[in-house]
Amino acid sequence: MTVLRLAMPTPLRSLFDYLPPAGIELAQLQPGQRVSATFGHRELCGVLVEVLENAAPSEYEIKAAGAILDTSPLLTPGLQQLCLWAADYYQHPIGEVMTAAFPTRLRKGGQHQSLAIKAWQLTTHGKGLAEGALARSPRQAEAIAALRRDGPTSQGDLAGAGIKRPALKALEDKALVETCELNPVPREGRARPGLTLNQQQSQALSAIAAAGDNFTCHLLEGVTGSGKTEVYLQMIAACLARGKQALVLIPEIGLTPQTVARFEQRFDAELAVLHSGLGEAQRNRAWEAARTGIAHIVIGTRSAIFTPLAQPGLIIVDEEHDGSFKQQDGFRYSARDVAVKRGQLEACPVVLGSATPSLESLHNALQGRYHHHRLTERAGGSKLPKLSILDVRKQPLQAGMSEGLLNAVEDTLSRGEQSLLFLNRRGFAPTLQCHDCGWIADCQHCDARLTMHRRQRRLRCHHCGHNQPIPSACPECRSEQLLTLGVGTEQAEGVLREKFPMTALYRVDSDSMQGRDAMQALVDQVNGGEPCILLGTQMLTKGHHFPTVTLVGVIDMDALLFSGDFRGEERAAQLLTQVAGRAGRADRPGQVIVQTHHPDHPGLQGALTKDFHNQAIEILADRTARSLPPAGNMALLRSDCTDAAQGEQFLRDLRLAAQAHMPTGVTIIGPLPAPMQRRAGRFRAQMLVHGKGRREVQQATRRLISLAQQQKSGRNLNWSVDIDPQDMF
Ligand SMILES: Nc1ncnc2c1ncn2[C@@H]1O[C@H](COP(=O)(O)OP(=O)(O)OP(=O)(O)O)[C@@H](O)[C@H]1O
Ligand SMILES: [Zn+2]
Repeated sequence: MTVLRLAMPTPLRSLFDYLPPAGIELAQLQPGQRVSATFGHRELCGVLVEVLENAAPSEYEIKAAGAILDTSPLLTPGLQQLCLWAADYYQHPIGEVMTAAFPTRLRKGGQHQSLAIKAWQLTTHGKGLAEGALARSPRQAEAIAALRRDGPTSQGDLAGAGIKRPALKALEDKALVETCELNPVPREGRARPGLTLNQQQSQALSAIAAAGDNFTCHLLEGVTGSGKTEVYLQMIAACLARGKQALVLIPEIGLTPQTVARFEQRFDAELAVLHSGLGEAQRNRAWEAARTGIAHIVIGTRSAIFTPLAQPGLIIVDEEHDGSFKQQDGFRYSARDVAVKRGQLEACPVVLGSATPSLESLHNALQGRYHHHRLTERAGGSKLPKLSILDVRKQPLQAGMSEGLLNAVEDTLSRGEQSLLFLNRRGFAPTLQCHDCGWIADCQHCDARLTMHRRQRRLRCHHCGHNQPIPSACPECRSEQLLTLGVGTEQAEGVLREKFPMTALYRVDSDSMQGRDAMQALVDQVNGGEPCILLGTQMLTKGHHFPTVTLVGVIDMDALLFSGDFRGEERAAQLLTQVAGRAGRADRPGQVIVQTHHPDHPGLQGALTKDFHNQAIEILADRTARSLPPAGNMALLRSDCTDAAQGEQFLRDLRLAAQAHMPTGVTIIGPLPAPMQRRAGRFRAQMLVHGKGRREVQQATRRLISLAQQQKSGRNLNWSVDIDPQDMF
């Protein structure tokens, strides 16, 4: 008998067998089609993974599927394989992985809409119409003549030629014309001329071009402003010339409107842009354009890595070190790592680019697994900025800023230039405390303090979203002596406005940058070139090109220096390099001032004496010595539930049950409470699987998952698996 093996959108880690729907022939079935089927008591939309033609009869009753929803598969074979791989590698339920590859509407079983446009054509009767038959209706005669001349024509084109709907409607009533659909014809994508590349850029370009239509993986490590984007643009031009599509992943589209604009300017081609801000119809259209090959270039954030492509020819991951490429909940995948696998499965080159590559990618490049191309100088002749440390110990500070820093801002402004001040904390102050009794405003749902937002007059939890009014007196002792501790962007903004009342000041954080076009408006204003001050969080560090910024100030470096995570040092070096890299990108030289209470901190001294590459090599040596990623491998099992003890007990039971079957070389650490144990009212615990070899860690994790599925203590709690975890929180 014939059995359909379906991936169903359920949290169960298996495929499910169904009989073909009644009346369906074998020839109509193809993997990648969506199929509706009853699951439990619900009708779900699954994806056909395999057709088993001569399956042995099962001892269980197999139900028939409801309907085949697509006449041909919507997922390309390459993408189906990619999903299967990802479900296996990340040990995540296959149904959830497969359905993640579709836009929401299709995921829910909605009808597939093609890009075909509504058009009109002559009916047989219309074709046979005698000349002069419509002499008394000149508009209708004109419409007939146009359709006779041009064949089926879109409604838009007809309207453009002055042929209006009423004439067409009248002809339709006479059965002389009828509506039809026109599929868009892929046009040729072209690049406009680019810049003349320097030697390092052209070496990188030709090495990647030499790969042609084969899988190779390249790390393009180029200092900030070295012209990596120019290399991408020219690689894409070559890809389009081969008649192939390029997929470009970038961290956050809303934050870097300039990137998309640069692509639009360079190419005379169809661009499909995919990001979370799109409406459903726009998303469907972009997805469909990518899938059918109408779009030459697909630009998107993390989830765009699962967009089907008709003719994949190149995959680029820009700012490949960026944390946003890792999905932190549900299906926890790394879009960067999935991109490399996709290149392998679909035989196309993959380019990972960054000024501050992740140690994972650097390790692969140094081991010879990736081709390594370095751009060590800024393009266009500007120099990398000079870094200096400002020791703020014993110095008076205003909203965290020393006199030295404020003077430097003033000097910069008086030269007609712009300053960028980086403070990675939004709100007014991260802590509110009672001066008389020591009470601290904590979140009632999390192990976290509430951040004071003065303008909104609220205390907010940045972890669960809880918020409440700012109390006028201490809830414990009724004292009115409430003090804020620490500084956020809102507070620094106040001081800067007072100091520089005549200067434009832009605060850039997730509170101030609401709405889709906020960042674009900011970029336009800043690039007007007037002297100004930019003050903001991480949002300001990502890939922006502000040519008139010459001073970068890091207000609180100490917040970056001390981190409990083993990746803390790497992240601090990346962030500092990226923010510093915003200075002096055009003809005027840049300087970077880093405020700290710990001027001798090795991480900071490293940044002064070495470039990111050499710092990274040192950090890598340390990781290797400790068998930490990328030299070792990790998986994290997490539990969360409303009872603190229950989660830990579940993990402990699991560990006990698994102990005897662990592959050699794998250690289990924990269970331990998560660094933030209580979040949004739930208690979180975790257990780390650590080992040198990837295969052993995978195997151990697989074992733990299968035990977890049987474990009684796991029934009333949530547990999840994170392969290659990025954050230990
Ligand atoms: N070959 C070249 N000749 C002249 N100017 C160039 C060349 N390549 C790039 N540039 C210019 O140098 C500037 C920085 O380039 P680009 O933004 O591509 O750098 P990047 O490496 O992507 O930067 P970052 O990683 O800091 O975001 C841009 O203004 C770009 O137009
Ligand atoms: Zn909270």
